[in-house]
Amino acid sequence: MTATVARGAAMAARADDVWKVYGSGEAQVVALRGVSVEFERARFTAIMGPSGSGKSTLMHCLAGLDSVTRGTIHIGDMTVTGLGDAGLTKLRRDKVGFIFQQFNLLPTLTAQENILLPLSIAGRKPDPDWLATVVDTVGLRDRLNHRPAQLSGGQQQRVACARALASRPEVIFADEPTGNLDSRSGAEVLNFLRRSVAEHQQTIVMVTHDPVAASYADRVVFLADGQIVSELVEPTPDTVLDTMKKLDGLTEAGQ
Ligand SMILES: Nc1ncnc2c1ncn2[C@@H]1O[C@H](COP(=O)(O)OP(=O)(O)OP(=O)(O)O)[C@@H](O)[C@H]1O
Repeated sequence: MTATVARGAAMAARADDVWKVYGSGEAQVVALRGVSVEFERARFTAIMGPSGSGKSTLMHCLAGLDSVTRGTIHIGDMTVTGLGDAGLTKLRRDKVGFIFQQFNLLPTLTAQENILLPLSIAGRKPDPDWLATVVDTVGLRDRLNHRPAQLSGGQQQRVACARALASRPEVIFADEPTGNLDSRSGAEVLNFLRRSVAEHQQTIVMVTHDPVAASYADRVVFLADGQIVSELVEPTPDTVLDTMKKLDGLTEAGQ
């Protein structure tokens, strides 16, 4: 199955017939088997699927963190496939933002310094108006001088969200961003991600195992055994859960 959106819509990211094979001989694992998927600008897409179905591999290939064995990746108007080290560094610096399950903040830096770090590394000056908007949207104004250890998990993840948004990247990739948070902090982070899509036209691609987290997205793409097997638009926790159950049934029947 090929997951597509309306023709002519502006694409923030695209995979065309992407294959990813790890290892060789008996140790060979085919993690992605001809995945074609498009991510429209200013939309929030969740990627779901059983453990080992290829979610992280797909996200890493899209973000230029891992190379593809075959096929093509685009981020905006940039062809990721075939980029050398310098091109990949530029892509990661200018076009993509990341949010990880473990927050990945630098412990010795304040919240503000963490938020500004990718821009400082890129030698770019922050846009003060945009930065103020981001800081206010994530509700961190009174925490900017705190270090990560002085912040709750939810606050640390909001710093990580602000860091990803600060450079206004083409796409933010979020890998289980609520995996380490209680449901209330998780909801805060998800609401914030939603607002960044609705109010600031950010594009977000999020890997999650959680049907409630996925229901914050505009669309859910389901992977099983390295292939896209289903898709939902305007998901609810119930429709996501139903689709997961059906896919579990199919996967078990196929084994
Ligand atoms: N570096 C690697 N070397 C070899 N095999 C790998 C490597 N990374 C992933 N794999 C394999 O590729 C397949 C897909 O892995 P991937 O991590 O993308 O799945 P996932 O859907 O993200 O799983 P999970 O939900 O458990 O995080 C798995 O069979 C995994 O063991």
